Amino acid sequence: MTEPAIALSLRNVHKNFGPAQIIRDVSLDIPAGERHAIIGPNGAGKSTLFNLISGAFPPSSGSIHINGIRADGTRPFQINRSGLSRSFQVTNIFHNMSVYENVRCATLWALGYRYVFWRFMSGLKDVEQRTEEVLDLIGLAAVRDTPAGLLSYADQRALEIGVTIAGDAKVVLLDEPTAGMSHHETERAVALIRKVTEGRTLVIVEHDMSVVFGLADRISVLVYGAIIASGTPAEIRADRKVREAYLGEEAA
Ligand SMILES: Nc1ncnc2c1ncn2[C@@H]1O[C@H](COP(=O)(O)OP(=O)(O)OP(=O)(O)O)[C@@H](O)[C@H]1O
Repeated sequence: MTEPAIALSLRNVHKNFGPAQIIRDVSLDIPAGERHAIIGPNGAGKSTLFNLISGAFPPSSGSIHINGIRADGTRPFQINRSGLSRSFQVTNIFHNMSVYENVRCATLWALGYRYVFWRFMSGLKDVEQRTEEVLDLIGLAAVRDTPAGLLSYADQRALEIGVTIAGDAKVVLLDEPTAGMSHHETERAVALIRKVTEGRTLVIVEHDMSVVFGLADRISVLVYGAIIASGTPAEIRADRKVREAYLGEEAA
């Protein structure tokens, strides 16, 4: 049997801010199609790791490959073009624009239509089609004309996921997609994430352990900027170092 391709590969990645070592020698291979969660205590460096992968800033040393292409040292939009898209902890949608316009705008950007005046764009069939697909996928077609700012918080997060996957990226990074949600909203969000990442590679940072253990094929545990364990949910649950450092007895 052939090994699955590696969608995301980090080799000996370090990130220092001044004298502070925030990411310490992280190496990680995530196969294509895997759902991978990164967990760890507050301040462990999870968002920093996301920022390195998505090109917000370069690593101090080490290398990052996305779909086999060297990504460190390139700009976020170039990384986006190599097939990686990310969401942010704080919602990143345009509140005054309708749900439809938010998705359409993300689709336009992702399909390469840039700096073209809005009113000239009505005839772009590929954009229309992808926008409709995404609206259906995220279950917001019925509220397409609603300004995004008037949606419930959970629907805003669903819209954000739609905006993230509008360009059909094969590698999707989601930063705390269920933060601030009720139990019911979280269940809905997990079902949505499962659906929209079908056939893609997902890397998710998440604090809710029921989400992590329910969704992830593999989990990496980051503590003080270093990965102390990587494995299946069962392996992570059974790992003594992880229990001591992070999960506590509740996960035992
Ligand atoms: N641009 C920056 N300059 C200096 N220090 C930073 C910068 N970004 C992050 N840090 C520091 O890096 C450390 C890790 O922060 P980071 O936000 O990556 O952690 P986290 O694991 O995502 O935390 P949380 O779970 O609370 O979101 C923190 O001590 C933070 O203060």
